[in-house]
Amino acid sequence: MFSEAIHYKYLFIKIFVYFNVQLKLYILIDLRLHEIINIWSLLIWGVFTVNSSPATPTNSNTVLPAVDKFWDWICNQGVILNKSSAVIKPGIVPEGLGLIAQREISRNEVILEISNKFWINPDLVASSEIGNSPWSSYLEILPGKTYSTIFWSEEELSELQGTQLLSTTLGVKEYVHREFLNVEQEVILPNKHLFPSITSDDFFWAFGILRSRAFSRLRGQDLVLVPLAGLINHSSSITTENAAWEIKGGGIFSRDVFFSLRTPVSVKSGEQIYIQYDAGKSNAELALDYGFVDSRPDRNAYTLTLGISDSDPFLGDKLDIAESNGLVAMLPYLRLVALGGQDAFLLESVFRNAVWGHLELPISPANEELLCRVLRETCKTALSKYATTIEEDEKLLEGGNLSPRLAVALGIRLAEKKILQQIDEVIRNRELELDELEYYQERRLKDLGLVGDQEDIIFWEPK
Ligand SMILES: C[S@@+](CC[C@H](N)C(=O)[O-])C[C@H]1O[C@@H](n2cnc3c(N)ncnc32)[C@H](O)[C@@H]1O
Repeated sequence: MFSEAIHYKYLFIKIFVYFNVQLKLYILIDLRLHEIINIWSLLIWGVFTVNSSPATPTNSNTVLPAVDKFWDWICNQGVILNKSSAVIKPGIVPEGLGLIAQREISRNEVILEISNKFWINPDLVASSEIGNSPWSSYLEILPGKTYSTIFWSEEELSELQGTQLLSTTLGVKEYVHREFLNVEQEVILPNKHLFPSITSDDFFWAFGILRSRAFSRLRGQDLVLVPLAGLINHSSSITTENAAWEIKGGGIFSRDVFFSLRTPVSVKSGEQIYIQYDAGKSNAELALDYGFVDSRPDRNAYTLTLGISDSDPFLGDKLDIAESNGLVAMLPYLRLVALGGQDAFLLESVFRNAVWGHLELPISPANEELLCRVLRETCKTALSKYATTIEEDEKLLEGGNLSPRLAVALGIRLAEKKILQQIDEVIRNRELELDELEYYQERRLKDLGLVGDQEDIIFWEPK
């Protein structure tokens, strides 16, 4: 019975992988490759260990005792070695719970170090019993819902009409629901005695908690929840790019590994400590994972997906070239996609090693013109899908008094539209310069020394 329980819990962890393979053929207009989303829904374990769906703490009267209990657990278990000299303490803040400085802390000072004995990771889940857990006081302070767009109502989601965030959110919801149905069929229903009351809502809760609280890419780990450290909130005023946390230890003489968190700026006693969450995440990703957006404009992004048509006679060659060049640069890729007619000779195998280099510069007027037209049409189509205009959104913003979710929706849709408009403008200007650009044939003639000083082509008269 015991080993059976472990087996099924492990299965849960294994089953929840969200892997966006399509990303391979995505070209990002801001040239920032978005992280492939790889989610292990480890925390479904939390649903079992607290033995019921978690309650949503709504006011400080209900939250405070739970936070006090959690803090006692942290100190009694030795998660923090010395309670009286602790640099931080959990507290209630505008973002929910957060970490409060207990004394003045200087920039880059370590505020906590937590041994891997206290991390919640797949190993811990696999080796623990379903039911009561030493971690239950941590699980009890987790909110019953996160602010992620996956928990928005239909009416709230309608504010995201036309946005990429809306399609991502619906895709993720569908994915989580489908996974739940699989797990329900394969694990929950055949083992009702172990999992009497796991619902789709519980599953979504686990997914939302992991997306908003797990640290990823820890050394040798997939996703890990670190009690206490997971209470740190984000601030857009923290601009340092360096990660505020690192893994220490695990050397020859010590098997213990620590999660170490620093404050990126100095903090006065009683103030909240903030970090910057993953600088590589766009605002849409922040909204999906955490339910807020950052005011910094470099968080705004739009992903243009320009694939190679199935009916393209050069599909195989183009895919081959694109894949072997990693797809990081946008213009060479677009020139490749648009390659055809008289330029198709560049796809021949003798050019295979050099073709990417050629694609970095304009190939021919026809190729460059097609590329511009496709990009502008893509922008126009995308812009026509939003329910509101930039001006209408700006007016709403000026009016203020927005609910937090409407503010997120407005921030996302306004930024997406502005990016699309900017791309369209840049390409329109490029279209005006097409006659002045230098193309492949001219470069080739120059390389061969066949162009004179006045840019005139030199012909030899055969003797
Ligand atoms: C890692 S948890 C931090 C602890 C969290 N405040 C709590 O009460 O459990 C991340 C969540 O905190 C909240 N949060 C963090 N930074 C925020 C910010 N700058 N604005 C709004 N909410 C924030 C969001 O709900 C986010 O999903």
